[in-house]
Parts: sequence; structure tokens; C-alpha cells
Amino acid sequence: MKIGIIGATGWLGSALGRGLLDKGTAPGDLVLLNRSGPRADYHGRRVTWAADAAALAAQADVIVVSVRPGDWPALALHSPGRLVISFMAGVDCSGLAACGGRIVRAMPNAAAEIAASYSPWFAAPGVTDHDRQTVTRILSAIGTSDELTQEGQLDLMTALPGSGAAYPALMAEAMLAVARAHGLPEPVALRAVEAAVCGGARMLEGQVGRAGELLAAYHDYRGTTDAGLNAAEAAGFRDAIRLALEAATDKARAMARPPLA
Ligand SMILES: NC(=O)C1=CN([C@@H]2O[C@H](COP(=O)(O)OP(=O)(O)OC[C@H]3O[C@@H](n4cnc5c(N)ncnc54)[C@H](O)[C@@H]3O)[C@@H](O)[C@H]2O)C=CC1
Ligand SMILES: O=C(O)[C@@H]1CCC=N1
Repeated sequence: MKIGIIGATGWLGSALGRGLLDKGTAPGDLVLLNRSGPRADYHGRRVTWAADAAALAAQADVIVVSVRPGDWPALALHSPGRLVISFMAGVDCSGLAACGGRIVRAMPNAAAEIAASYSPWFAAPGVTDHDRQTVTRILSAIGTSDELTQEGQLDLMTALPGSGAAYPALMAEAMLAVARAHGLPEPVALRAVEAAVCGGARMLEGQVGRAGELLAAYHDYRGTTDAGLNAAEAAGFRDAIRLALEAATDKARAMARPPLA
């Protein structure tokens, strides 16, 4: 089975290409397209590069579209009979239908880089059981996935797992600002924030449903972290997160279904 990736050297497309090669896809089974042209070395392998979208569609059984949403219309992909997996935020199945393929929308995140993406996906009518197995196999190259039952759920998925490292990065920046304002030497500030953001997050891995219990354990000390958490709550920390996810979800929805002029 030949897998085509359009946007193969972009953030997600490159992560998928590397993941597939690392997990055993033969370089000859990848057909790639990007804007800047063929590369002799693609993650240490020689792969096939297509001249344009039509050439890629002619060679690939499955086509992953990983260009930015604004680049989709000009791509003018025509791929009847192909399974088309779109990574694009805010381009819905009706917007993808013009390509003529069997459509799946998947929402990976930047952790695809480290094969730790969670990539929920939705299949439009016409997608077969065999296609579903293919989608699961391809996405397993960059992490885990689940099939969603409603396309509308992808808007929240775009806002939530799709945000990848964005909110941890925001928290890290905010904490670094405090550490720097206290005059900590930079290496110490970096290690301190990494401990709080990355070390702390690692403790939640596989048990995020127990976050409330963990918070209760910290509150129970009635000590420093309790004081800090209470101040964060009073300043609207939860509301800030809720508003952020709502704004991003609304944006995904509006991109897919712009208001009529
Ligand atoms: N980066 C992220 O964390 C996430 C991105 N997405 C979605 O994935 C898609 C790709 O995002 P990124 O990889 O971050 O973008 P990116 O900007 O890193 O990569 C897009 C690639 O598409 C290429 N491209 C654009 N027009 C093309 C054309 N006509 N033919 C061939 N290649 C073309 C560009 O040269 C670029 O390499 C976007 O639609 C985005 O909404 C979804 C979830 C998370
Ligand atoms: O910010 C964006 O629009 C892309 C899609 C989801 C995550 N990143």
C-alpha cells in the first residue's frame, strides 16, 4: 500500500513520515509532496517525491493531507477512489468532499514528533472497515487514536489534544517569568520550571483521571501549595482554561463553517 503525504516536510507531515519509516513502512511505499521540492535525504531514507498533487494522487492508495487550511483550496486535490486522511483544522468533511475520495478527518498534535500524539478521527460516509484499519495503522506511527462518532466532536479535539505543548508552554513561560523576576540564575530557573511543568506532568501520565485526588492531597497539607492553588483558583485559573478551550473550539467551528456574507 502506497501512502502519500502532502505537506511531508511540515511539522506534522514530517513527524508522520518519520514515524511510518521508523515503524517499518518501506521508503518505496511513501510518495511525498511539499512546496519546496524533493529532498535527497528524508529522515535518512530515499523516498519517492511527486511533482504535484495530481501525480501524488495517481500513485498513492492513501493520501494524508497535512497542509495548512488556507492552502487547501489551491491544492485542488482530485483523488476519486482514494482514502484521504486530512490533518487540517477547520476544514470539514463537506469542504473535503470535492476531492472525490473517501474522507477521514484526524486531529493529531505536535507530540507526533515523539510518537506521543493522541489523534482522534472521524470517518465520513463511504469509509470502509478496511479503511478504518488502515487509518488506525497509519496513526499508530505517531501515537494512539480513537474513532469519533460525530464530526462536531473534532472541534473540541482541535482545541484540546490538538493544542499539544501550547498550554504547558504558556505555563512554563509564566513560571519562568516569576523565576527570572526573582533573579535566579538562568540554568537554575530552567531546571526549576522543567521540574514543575514536565516532571509534574509525567506523574499524571496514565492517571489523569486522578488529577482531582492529587490536588486534594496537596490541599491536605494546608501548606505552601495549598496557598498557591487557592490563589490560582481565586485569580480565575479554571476559567482561563475553559475560556481558552472554548475560544479555540469556536475558532475551529468558524473556520469550517464561516458565517454567510
Ligand atoms: N502543528 C500542530 O500542532 C497541528 C496541526 N494540525 C493541522 O495540520 C496541518 C499541518 O500543520 P503543520 O504541519 O503544523 O503545518 P506546517 O506549516 O508545518 O506544514 C505544512 C506544509 O504544507 C506544505 N504545503 C503547503 N501548500 C502545499 C502544496 N500546495 N503542496 C504541497 N505542500 C504544501 C508547506 O510547505 C508545509 O511544509 C494544518 O492544517 C493544521 O491545521 C492539526 C493538529 C495539530
Ligand atoms: O493552531 C492550529 O490551528 C493548529 C491546529 C490545531 C493545533 N494547531
